[in-house]
Amino acid sequence: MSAAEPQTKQTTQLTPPADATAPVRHPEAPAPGELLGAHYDRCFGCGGEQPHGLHLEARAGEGVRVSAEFTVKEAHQGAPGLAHGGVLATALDETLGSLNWMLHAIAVTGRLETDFLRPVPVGTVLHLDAEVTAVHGRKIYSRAEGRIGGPDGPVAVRAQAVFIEVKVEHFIDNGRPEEIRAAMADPDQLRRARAFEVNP
Ligand SMILES: CCCCCCCC/C=C\CCCCCCCC(=O)SCCNC(=O)CCNC(=O)[C@H](O)C(C)(C)COP(=O)(O)OP(=O)(O)OC[C@H]1O[C@@H](n2cnc3c(N)ncnc32)[C@H](O)[C@@H]1OP(=O)(O)O
Repeated sequence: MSAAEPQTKQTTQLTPPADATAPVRHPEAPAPGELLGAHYDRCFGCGGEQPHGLHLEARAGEGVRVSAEFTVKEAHQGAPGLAHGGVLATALDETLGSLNWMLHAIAVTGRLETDFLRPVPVGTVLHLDAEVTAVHGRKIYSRAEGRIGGPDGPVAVRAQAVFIEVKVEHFIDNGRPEEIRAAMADPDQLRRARAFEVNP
């Protein structure tokens, strides 16, 4: 970034403002323990139909929380035998994104800050936990962590994020037309999009 480039106010905005409110679990949110499934079956993070993807599986938690598991595979390496940091950030991003199911809101990542605390070898199961901490207008504040060696093992990665609520038109207006056409022709996809959009 050049010195002349203006700093946007977003660069420091991971802390909720004083008038932010506590998140509210949607009354029709999936029950704790329920598998959330993919929000889009071609998604790089969670899609079962995406051969190159992470195939991350998330489950509803209590309150506005989710848990997820991701197994680091050979295709996810950065250094020999170790997970690529960007892939780990993707796993955190996807887990945080799946909090949408608990709020029945469609939100996209605005800001994601990641700490990498321990190397994560190929073959590791990353145990992820995420929660919404606050809501302010369209801004959804959240945090996540990923543990290795079991759900109670040491924290290897963690993140803080701000997601921004959007309408379904965000995707329809911006996505490549061929994928949008296919998604709109798929009744299951439309049902999932509606389930996210309807607020109490
Ligand atoms: C039937 C067909 C369709 C099917 C649909 C399928 C359903 C899918 C369901 C669920 C999908 C979930 C997918 C999860 C996947 C995992 C998560 C990802 O990886 S998402 C991809 C990466 N993220 C992006 O691509 C965002 C790109 N950015 C944008 O598009 C815009 O910048 C956007 C929408 C984020 C904001 O733009 P604005 O014009 O709408 O809104 P402004 O006015 O700029 O911001 C609103 C508020 O948010 C704050 N804000 C905006 N950006 C921020 C930032 N980076 N950090 C902090 N705050 C930010 C602003 O300061 C403002 O706050 P103040 O209301 O003034 O208090």
